[in-house]
Amino acid sequence: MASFEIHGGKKLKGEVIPQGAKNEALQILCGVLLTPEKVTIANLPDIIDVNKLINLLQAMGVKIEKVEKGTYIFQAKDVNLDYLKTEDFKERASGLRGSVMIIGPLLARFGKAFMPKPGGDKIGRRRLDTHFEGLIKLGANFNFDSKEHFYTVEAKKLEGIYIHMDEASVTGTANIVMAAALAKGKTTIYNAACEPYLQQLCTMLNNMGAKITGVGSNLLHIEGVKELKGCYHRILPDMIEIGSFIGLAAMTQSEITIKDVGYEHLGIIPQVFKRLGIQLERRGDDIFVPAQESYEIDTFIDGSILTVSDAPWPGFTPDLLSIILVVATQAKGSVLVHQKMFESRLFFVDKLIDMGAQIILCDPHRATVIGMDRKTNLRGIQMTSPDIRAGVSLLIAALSAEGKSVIHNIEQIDRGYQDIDIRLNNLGADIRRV
Ligand SMILES: CC(=O)N[C@H]1[C@@H](OP(=O)(O)OP(=O)(O)OC[C@H]2O[C@@H](n3ccc(=O)[nH]c3=O)[C@H](O)[C@@H]2O)O[C@H](CO)[C@@H](O)[C@@H]1O
Ligand SMILES: C=C(OP(=O)(O)O)C(=O)O
Repeated sequence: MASFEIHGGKKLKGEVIPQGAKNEALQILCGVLLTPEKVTIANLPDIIDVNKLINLLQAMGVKIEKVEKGTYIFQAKDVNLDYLKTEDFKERASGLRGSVMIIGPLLARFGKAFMPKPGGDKIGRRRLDTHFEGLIKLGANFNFDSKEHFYTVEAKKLEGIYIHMDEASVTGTANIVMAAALAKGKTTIYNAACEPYLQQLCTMLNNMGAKITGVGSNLLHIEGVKELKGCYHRILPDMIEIGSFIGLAAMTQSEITIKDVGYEHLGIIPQVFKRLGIQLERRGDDIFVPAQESYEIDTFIDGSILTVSDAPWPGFTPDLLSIILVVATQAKGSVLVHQKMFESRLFFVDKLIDMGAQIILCDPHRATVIGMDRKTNLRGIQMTSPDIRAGVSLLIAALSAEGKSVIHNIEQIDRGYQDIDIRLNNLGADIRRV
């Protein structure tokens, strides 16, 4: 288990380029299974989760060629279906959450798919019902081996149908869209997730010959086609990393320019950081965050305490709430952070409280942060990163804190943030990997 040793209290300065988006990359990589032709993907981030999925695809028989850093050609001509029953498959597929999206493409193209309990963050219950309910509606037979925690779906053919998803699951929508793209006839998906990465997946599928309309809305129409062909696809900048950099700049009083952010895909994210009082300026496709002495949290119009909560897109992404929470600890004013989707994602606040932050964990979903307006600095401590976004939040806290902090279990951070120590050290941070 590797750790970061951080000497905090340094102001950072400079430009940073966001990596390609982790959660888009995971969808797009699964999509290569839909065609025997070559698919070129650019701007893939070099992070643990993406590399695990690339290795899984390779173990399944997908031919992979690296063109240059971040660009790979994938060809799923000969997929080894027998491999899907092996222990090696179970081990690799359960190593990340994103692998769950191989189910839709495998079912559509080969008539069967298997999945062990997927990995990913331990942030509460993460059910897959929505995925399988959709696939069953398309005509799949479903089996769950509860002893082995192993899911199986099989179908001789899939047929388009109307599906009203019980929740706007991101990976669930991706699975159902990919299966429906090769089903016979028309599928309608209502209450579909519609975040930018799903829009990107639909765009990629359309470039492969799929017929998907309604992209960007929660009502998707998919006219099934017989086969899909190869394409070129470029991954968007990672909006969660961009939000993390905005939070980092504010918290450490740093002047940072985040380059080429793909601003039009950021939705409500800049607005939410602005409500915390953080100044940020759009400069072309860059975001400039000036060094700020202090920032004051807005209230609601009637003067009551602001709430920041998550919601399916176009609402605020749950993956940035931990960052909002940590940044609020040094703001002027108070905010209620309400994590509606996941029930175990706020427990990391204990560590922030140990560092001196003023937070009341009201219940597993809600925490009230009373900003300290820099009257007192956080102090460095030893801590362990419980999940990817908490990990980065703790890193931000440590960079702003007085003295030395040590964060253990940084694999959690590395699974989603490429060379984060090197990139932040280039801006003047003092992070050592030990
Ligand atoms: C690999 C990947 O892409 N992971 C992302 C994906 O996970 P993932 O696709 O697993 O998450 P889902 O969208 O399925 O749902 C996340 C959680 O939110 C709940 N839920 C979801 C929709 C809804 O309308 N109401 C509701 O309460 C679900 O019950 C679940 O507990 O989307 C999540 C929600 O944006 C992100 O946190 C994850 O980073
Ligand atoms: C929860 C996340 O990832 P995963 O779904 O891969 O666990 C995340 O990216 O914040």
